[in-house]
Amino acid sequence: LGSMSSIAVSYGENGPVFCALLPDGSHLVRCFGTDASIVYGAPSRLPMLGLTAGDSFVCGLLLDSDQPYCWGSNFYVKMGVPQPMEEGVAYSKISAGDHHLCGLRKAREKGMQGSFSLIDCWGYNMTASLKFPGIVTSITAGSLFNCGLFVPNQTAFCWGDETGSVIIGLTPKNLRFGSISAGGYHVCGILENLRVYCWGRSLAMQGDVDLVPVDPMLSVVGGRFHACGIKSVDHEVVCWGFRLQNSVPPPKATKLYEITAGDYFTCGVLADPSLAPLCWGSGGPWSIPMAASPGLCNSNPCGPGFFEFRRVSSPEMICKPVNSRVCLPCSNGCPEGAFELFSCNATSDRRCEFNCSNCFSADCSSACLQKKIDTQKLSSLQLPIFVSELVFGVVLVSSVSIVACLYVRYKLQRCKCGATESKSSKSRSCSFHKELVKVQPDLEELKIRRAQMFTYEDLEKATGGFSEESQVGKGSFSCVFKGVLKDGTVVAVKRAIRVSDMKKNSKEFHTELDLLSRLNHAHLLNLLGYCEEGGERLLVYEFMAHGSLYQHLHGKDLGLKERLDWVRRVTIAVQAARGIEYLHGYACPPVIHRDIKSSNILIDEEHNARVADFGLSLLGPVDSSTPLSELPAGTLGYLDPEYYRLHYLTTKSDVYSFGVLLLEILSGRKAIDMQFEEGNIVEWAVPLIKAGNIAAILDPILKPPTELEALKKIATVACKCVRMRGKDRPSMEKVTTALERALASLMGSPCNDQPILPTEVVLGSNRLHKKASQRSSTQSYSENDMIESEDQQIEYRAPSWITFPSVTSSQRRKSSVSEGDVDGVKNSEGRNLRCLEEEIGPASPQEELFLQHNF
Ligand SMILES: Nc1ncnc2c1ncn2[C@@H]1O[C@H](COP(=O)(O)OP(=O)(O)OP(=O)(O)O)[C@@H](O)[C@H]1O
Repeated sequence: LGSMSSIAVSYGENGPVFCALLPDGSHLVRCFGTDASIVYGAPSRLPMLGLTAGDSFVCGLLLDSDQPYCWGSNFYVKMGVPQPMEEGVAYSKISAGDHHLCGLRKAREKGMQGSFSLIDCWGYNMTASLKFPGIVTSITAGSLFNCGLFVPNQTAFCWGDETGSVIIGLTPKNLRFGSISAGGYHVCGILENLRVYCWGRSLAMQGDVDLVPVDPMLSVVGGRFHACGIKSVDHEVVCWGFRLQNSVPPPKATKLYEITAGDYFTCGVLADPSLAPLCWGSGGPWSIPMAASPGLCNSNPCGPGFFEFRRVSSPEMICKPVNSRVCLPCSNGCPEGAFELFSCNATSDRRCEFNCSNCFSADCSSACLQKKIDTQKLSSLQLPIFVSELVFGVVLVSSVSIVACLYVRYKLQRCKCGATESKSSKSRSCSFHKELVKVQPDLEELKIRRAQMFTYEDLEKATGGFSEESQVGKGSFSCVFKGVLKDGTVVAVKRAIRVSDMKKNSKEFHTELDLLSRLNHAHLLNLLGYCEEGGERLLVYEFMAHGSLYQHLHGKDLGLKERLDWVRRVTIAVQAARGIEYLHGYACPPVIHRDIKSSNILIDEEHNARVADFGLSLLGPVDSSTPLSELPAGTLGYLDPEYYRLHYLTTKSDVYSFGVLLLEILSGRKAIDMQFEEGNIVEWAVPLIKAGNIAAILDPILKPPTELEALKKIATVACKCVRMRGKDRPSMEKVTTALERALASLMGSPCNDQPILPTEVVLGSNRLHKKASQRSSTQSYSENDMIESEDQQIEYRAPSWITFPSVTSSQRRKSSVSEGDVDGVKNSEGRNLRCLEEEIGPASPQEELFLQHNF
């Protein structure tokens, strides 16, 4: 609601969110709140000029292109840049109502003639391009309407839905406004004499109603049925209109620079060096750990009555475009009993001070008392501050030196993977083992449950001194060796490469160690043990006799590829899908693998697939204050574009990678293979599959099966997995079911609905055990499904022994359970009654068009 600002708040059924531009010159946006689609969907790398928000969405005006860019989950305002009304237009202002967005075209843009202004709107009942006779300087949006201000006469005009608010009929024709701001069903504006004038319906509502204040105001904003303004005399905030019971009152004796309103709450930026946001009212996010820009960047010099804001505590400029600045309105007058110490000038607001020797008012007494306390505090704190600064300095210098010494010693070690790592190097690493222990997390803390601890010597012996002959593979951060333990167990030993980025290496090692020791599924690679000595980090796994799926599909040995017939390929796909499904749905908390690819699907002695390599897996955000801190990681060609571009990470990112894997299995092509004209497997295969030309994508090395229909179904599933938007992709549960059925039909099962489950693939997961046994029983499908959905609920509710900070894990969980998943759970009862094509329906033509446009 309201006008474009440096801060915006969204509201709606997913909860409130506060978004702000950072005050560091980056123009980047950060959001905090409970609506995961806004918090995680916020573009972390797109600089913006201003923000506006509505019901479950936020939009920003892109700094580089002057186009709006929206994100969130509003049905009518889609994610991305809205479809342009005309090619090449640019916008100077945007404003969002409940379910719509409007943009004021920049003057001198194409299509602007004479003294007309063009405003484009998108969303519920609003999509149109409108022409207004006159120059419009600003726009603001209410629930279902919009208003603007004409120059030079400063009169307001409104358009949109009249029924709810009577805004258009009540708009004052002769009043001149400095600025206006719309709320749910009303508009308030600041007149030339700084008094506020409001019109519309909501402020006349019955209930707890405050009258419009008479104080001169600098700015005003509107909520659903209330309005707030910043008083010109002291920058303090005052609110009026309807208040929900038990809502937090506006802050007292607190100066604010900028305010913005959601439906029943309002937020502002503190007028102190912290620039911290502050919210009041009902339901808002109250604790917002960031600094927010106090206003919009302006390319014109600050006019009379404004001062240029400069951040004293920080050298960074707030505005990136050259010669642009944040202009804030000067305060007006001084409180009673105070005198003007400095008047408002180009770079600072006017300052008032009370004459403490001659106090008459309560304000004066409290201000003078505060001043006295501050002075006393300062002098009494000076000595302890000096002493603690000294101590802190000494401690800091010594700890930095110790860490630097350790780091240099570590760097001096050889960065090598092979066997030639000499004993001396090992003993050297072990010699500072004790020192390292001090700075590394205690392994006990990692709650390792099952994995056995090995000594370096054990593993060195097992692998023949990490000999070249025993090396079976190499990844980005590790080399893998085949080894035989003392008891004869054949193992794979993964030895972390001793790289300079020890921190990253260590993080990946501990992630994998921590995860694998918690997970248990027949199609996940089992961790047997680990070793961490000095700089050495080793993981011990079951040995997978047939290597990776990548080696089979793309290795030099063509015979391997040929032997991987259609049934084997689809069985591997089903098994890998089950492993991932377990990670998403049954591991508690859910795990996002983040690096699903053919080299991470390993094949054991019985040709069963195991999902491996949890080095990049995520359980939840690293810390609640940086929900987007995880930069996209993974492997090119498999990386979910939504995650890559927007850092929006959910279980659907794995679904995307799995879709690429399915295409790889069907076609025998690599995810990215530049020897072909179209090197990207998704770009190449999806149009062919959509055109019904399945034969064109099948691996030419194998004869097409008689049951071509089964492969067609898998290809269709793959297409759905690689959809641009995560929420349009099926969940892994649905993918698994689809693949099971395709496998059944490929194997010539008489009943297509009855999945054939090779016995070895149902080990390891209770749910899968139950599912298989239930399906083989004489129960009807609907009964089975009810039991299955009960199983799911029970497993979801099962207590987890892993505890995470509740806010962050629930946020991550919320973000992971996207619409598709939720639907899947809701509809699970009737699921088998419909065929899969219905279950995973295509995106609507509208959405497809939108996606084509936006990506
Ligand atoms: N348990 C195992 N048994 C047999 N071979 C294995 C095992 N684990 C890994 N390998 C082999 O070692 C290779 C390297 O594995 P690793 O997990 O280190 O890296 P990656 O997944 O291929 O690459 P990256 O680390 O860059 O993602 C695998 O592709 C596989 O061929």
